[in-house]
Amino acid sequence: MKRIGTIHTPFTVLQDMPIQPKGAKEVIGTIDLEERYREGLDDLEGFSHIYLLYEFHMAKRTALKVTPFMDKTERGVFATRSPLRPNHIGLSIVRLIKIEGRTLTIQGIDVLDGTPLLDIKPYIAPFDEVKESTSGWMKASAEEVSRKRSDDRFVG
Ligand SMILES: C[S@@+](CC[C@H](N)C(=O)[O-])C[C@H]1O[C@@H](n2cnc3c(N)ncnc32)[C@H](O)[C@@H]1O
Repeated sequence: MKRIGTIHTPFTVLQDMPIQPKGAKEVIGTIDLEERYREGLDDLEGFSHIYLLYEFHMAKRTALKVTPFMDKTERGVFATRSPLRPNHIGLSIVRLIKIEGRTLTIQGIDVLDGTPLLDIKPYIAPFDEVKESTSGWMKASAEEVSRKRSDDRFVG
């Protein structure tokens, strides 16, 4: 696995930032794709949303049980979006605003400035949309998630 680019956002510390794209609706960021991957952006324009896979590069440890931001109970890490997973891989669906050369402007990004990007995939509703789903322990409303800000529980 290697970095294909870098995600730039207004967030310079891990605390007090959005915990999901829902809480970062108005947040504009950019992706600086490495030049050698530029041709891979061909045909991406026209997709309103993209998946970003990235490395939680400031996560310094793994924990198999974590207390998620939206809960007070410890949960298995694979039942959460915590950064402390064995491979420190994060996932966000963001709006694609424009592509200029190897720079992508995106909206709704919930990661720290300087986060290493591992992959980009188009969001394709006919493939990806799930009409009926359940969310296990996660009972918070979209509104509660969008208001929640991170703290230092996963730092260090
Ligand atoms: C709960 S995770 C969810 C991220 C992503 N939407 C997901 O579901 O994989 C978001 C939190 O991870 C932390 N975070 C963001 N960028 C990070 C990075 N580069 N390294 C370590 N932690 C990061 C911040 O505390 C942020 O609030």
